Amino acid sequence: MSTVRGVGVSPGRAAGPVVLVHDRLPEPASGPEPADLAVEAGRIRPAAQEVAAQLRDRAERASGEARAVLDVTAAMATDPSLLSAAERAVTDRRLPAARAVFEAAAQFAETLAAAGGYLAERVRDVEDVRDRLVARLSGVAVAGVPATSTPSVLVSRDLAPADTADLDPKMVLALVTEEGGPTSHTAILARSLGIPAVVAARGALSAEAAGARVDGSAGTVELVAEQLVPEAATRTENRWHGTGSTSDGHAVKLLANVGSVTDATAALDAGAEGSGLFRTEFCFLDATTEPTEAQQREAYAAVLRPFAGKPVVVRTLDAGADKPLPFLDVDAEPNPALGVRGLRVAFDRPGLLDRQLAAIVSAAEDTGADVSVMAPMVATPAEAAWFAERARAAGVGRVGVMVETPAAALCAGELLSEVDFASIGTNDLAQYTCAADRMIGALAELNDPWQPALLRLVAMLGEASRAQAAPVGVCGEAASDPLLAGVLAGLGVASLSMTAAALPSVGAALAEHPLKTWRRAAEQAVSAPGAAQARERARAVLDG
Ligand SMILES: C=C(OP(=O)(O)O)C(=O)O
Ligand SMILES: [Mg+2]
Repeated sequence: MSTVRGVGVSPGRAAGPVVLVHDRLPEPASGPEPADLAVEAGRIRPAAQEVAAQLRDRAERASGEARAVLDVTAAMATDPSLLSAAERAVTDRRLPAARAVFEAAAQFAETLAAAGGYLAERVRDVEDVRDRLVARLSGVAVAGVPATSTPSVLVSRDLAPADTADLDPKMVLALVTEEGGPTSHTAILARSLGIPAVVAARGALSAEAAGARVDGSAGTVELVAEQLVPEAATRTENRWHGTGSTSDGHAVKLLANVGSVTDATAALDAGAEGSGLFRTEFCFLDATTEPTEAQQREAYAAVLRPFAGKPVVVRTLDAGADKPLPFLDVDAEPNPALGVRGLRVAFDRPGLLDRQLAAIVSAAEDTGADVSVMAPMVATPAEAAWFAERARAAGVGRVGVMVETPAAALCAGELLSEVDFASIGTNDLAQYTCAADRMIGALAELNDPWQPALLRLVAMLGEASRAQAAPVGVCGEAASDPLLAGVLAGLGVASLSMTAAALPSVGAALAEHPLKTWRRAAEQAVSAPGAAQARERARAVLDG
């Protein structure tokens, strides 16, 4: 017997026989050169349409988060920039269509990976679309989850979100992946399906076990040589009626994080009350020169338009050496996470910030969305004041800052006296609190948002929010964990913004308990010795 540790992303214990999920088609060959390049390039769009239609068809038969994820994957299959890049690879580089798609997707995935955080975790979605397209263009079947006749524990390197969305919770007792992070679609879907899951469980595949006991709360997987009798976790049904509140009516706005029109549509379809984070840098990841004010106005208006009458928090460009925007010409740095990034980029380029603020104000007027604007990576109250002055001069009505550095959290009161609101970016706040690069899988546990040190900083912000009567929200991926979302509310957070797919399960979980129970769960979590224990203690309070 051996025990593998990973990160528990969907709570519950289950045991049963192991089914290994084998991955990936082999890389398509770069030859032979197609006889007719135009005909070969012309095969790509119809294949993409078929893949998208299949995914949409599955989306229609699914519900809730599974539906939202399948819709996003379907949209990705027909992404115009991906398809044009693949067509160009056929016509310019004389590659067969399957190889061209493979290479175009690799480039797309590289851009997302370089952007880091939530975007980097979308890489698996791109690879899934790539595999489906390559399989169709090569006339072979897509690899995936094998059909099983006994309820089993699935163990895989990583699982495509579209495959996860299709899992039958009656047949899948638990899910274990060697890769993947707590914010991947796979994790989000496992939570929504109520399937206990552990990600980043290195060594789970190579153990070649016949049975496994999985603890999705503690993040452990016990691998054994014998096939175990299936034991399922008890599950709760998701019920959410569209307005975020605890069971005793304490309102917590449930919002979606967006970066594109597709995200905006998915957000509203999933019932978001607005957006707590519009990542504007996503509009310009490929731009080689600074987009003009008019171009920015148009790009922002397209994302804001579906939110007419609803609140949207627009974040100014969050770029730096780890999230490169080619037009910014930021120097390479030895330690990009600690470098010139976020608002710091604007200190030397105030004109860049002013042009963006003007474009955001115009886009808000064009669309009727109720827009607030916040700055990323603020460290001091003086930086907050500098930003607030420029934003107000540009005509922004509500100005905020992100709290992503421990320095900002420690000066929460002073920070909030400069601005109207703050939004906690738990993805970065976690990495800076534990000094653990969020891009490094081996440090996933230190980046677990259940780390009590991180929760203590959130508690300080909750107190400052009450004292200053200025709302504090969370827009990091911590908000998408249904149990943690309630704990954050218990710590005094007024809004939670997350990936759209997580909204139904977060909404349902929040509404299961009154605020005083969430407060007790939060007290227990904050005083725990580690992340796993914080999660267990909070769960124990709720289980009564
Ligand atoms: C929301 C956040 O910003 P990003 O993930 O874009 O860095 C965060 O750091 O939590
Ligand atoms: Mg951040």
